[in-house]
Amino acid sequence: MICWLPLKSALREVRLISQEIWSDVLGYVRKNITEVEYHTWFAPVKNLGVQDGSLVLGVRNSFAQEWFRKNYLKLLEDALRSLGAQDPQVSFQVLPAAQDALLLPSDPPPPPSVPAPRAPAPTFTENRKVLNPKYTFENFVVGPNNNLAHAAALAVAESPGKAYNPLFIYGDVGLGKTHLMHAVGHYMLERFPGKRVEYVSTESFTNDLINAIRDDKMTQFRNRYRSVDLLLVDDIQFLAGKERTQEEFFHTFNALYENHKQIILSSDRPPKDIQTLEGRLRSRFEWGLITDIQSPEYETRVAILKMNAEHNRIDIPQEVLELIARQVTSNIRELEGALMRVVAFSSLNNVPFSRAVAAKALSNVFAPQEVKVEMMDVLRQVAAQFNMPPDVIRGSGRVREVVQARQVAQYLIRELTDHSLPEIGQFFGRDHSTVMHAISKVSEQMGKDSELTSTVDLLRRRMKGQDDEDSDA
Ligand SMILES: Nc1ncnc2c1ncn2[C@@H]1O[C@H](COP(=O)(O)OP(=O)(O)OP(=O)(O)O)[C@@H](O)[C@H]1O
Repeated sequence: MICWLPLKSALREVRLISQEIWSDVLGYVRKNITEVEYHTWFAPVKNLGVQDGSLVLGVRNSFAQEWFRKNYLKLLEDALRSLGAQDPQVSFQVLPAAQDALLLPSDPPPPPSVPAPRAPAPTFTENRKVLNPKYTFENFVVGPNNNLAHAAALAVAESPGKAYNPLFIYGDVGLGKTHLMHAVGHYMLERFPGKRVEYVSTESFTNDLINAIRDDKMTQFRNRYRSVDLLLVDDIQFLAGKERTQEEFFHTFNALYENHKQIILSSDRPPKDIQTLEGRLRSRFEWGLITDIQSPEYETRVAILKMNAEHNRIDIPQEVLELIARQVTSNIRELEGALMRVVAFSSLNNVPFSRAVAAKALSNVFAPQEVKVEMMDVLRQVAAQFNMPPDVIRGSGRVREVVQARQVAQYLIRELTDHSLPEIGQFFGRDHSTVMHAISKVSEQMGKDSELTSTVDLLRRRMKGQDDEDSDA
């Protein structure tokens, strides 16, 4: 019988396992089965996210569900293990849209010889226009690394065709160039819904041109690109060496410019460094404003992670975000990927967020980092374990459970950090003799109370990132 998990709640957690993790799982799977098997079985699978530590995959029908359980469960578990899941769990769910699929559980498997057809190459009528809804000004964190580009984009959005034309934004990969371009597009469409905004990568522009020449549709091509109010062209450095595309782009540029239509270009380098770019194009690119985006500094990285976590409704402690921000320094796309990796890791292993968990989740991808335990880490973990808010533990309450949690926290802080007794005392608003008393009290109780001993052990392992040995986690 098919077990229908509440799809809505599964979908709510979709964000918890990023596409990046799912792509890694697929990458692993692909290396271990034939291409035909891969296309037949894995290409149609939907990643529904993580629920209660289990990766939920949507399959087309009950037959596929059975087939996966029998044939691919172990492979998927191995894939997750290779990504750091200690006790990987995978479940399969039949997608409602395929509920009435014709295959019955007793049907033979579909012939494995036909790989899924590749999607046809997009034509110039359908391959863009879609702005990423996430790439708005509201979702853009402004820092010293990007404030000029941001201000210029905002000025252009407010007075298109007038402020700076063209606006040329350059910077390394994954630093927000595309985001800013789309933000201008959204802004303009919100204020003037009738305006035409086109976003296109240079590669798509080139392909459109090739298709238009091949299909004898140059007039449509020109009408399309020359009738827009805002043209956003990404990765313009790829014009280098493409003479015919440069020629066509030159005319597109002129037509728009003369009609006071706004053009925004992005590139990984300034116009002067784009080799084999015709002089007349280069000089046009320099007519407006050239602005760059640099790698974000630490505070901006933390702010970006915080915003991302809030958007995805992930409740993750600040110190974990700080650890990620220290680990990933140059590229915001990677920074976002790292956050999702940590979220997926803790959800797959069913362990609460901590700096140690985050360091472990990232250790496969980034150089491992020595995690220094902080007092706040210990307090949070103790609070989670004793099921009470950190502030209560630090407060003045004298209820027995609270006092015990407080003493355990002080005991572990003394053991796992370099802080002195007065410093620990200060953290708890008490003096050093209280901390000394707490430490000897916990040591003494541990001799008699095995439950307390195993709780302290468990917390100690978590702090040190050794929770894989922890069977109760
Ligand atoms: N300042 C920022 N605030 C919030 N998110 C940002 C910021 N800058 C970049 N991002 C996010 O980082 C990711 C990468 O950004 P984007 O795709 O715009 O980079 P890019 O510079 O265009 O990279 P590429 O050169 O590879 O195309 C996106 O998810 C984007 O939303």
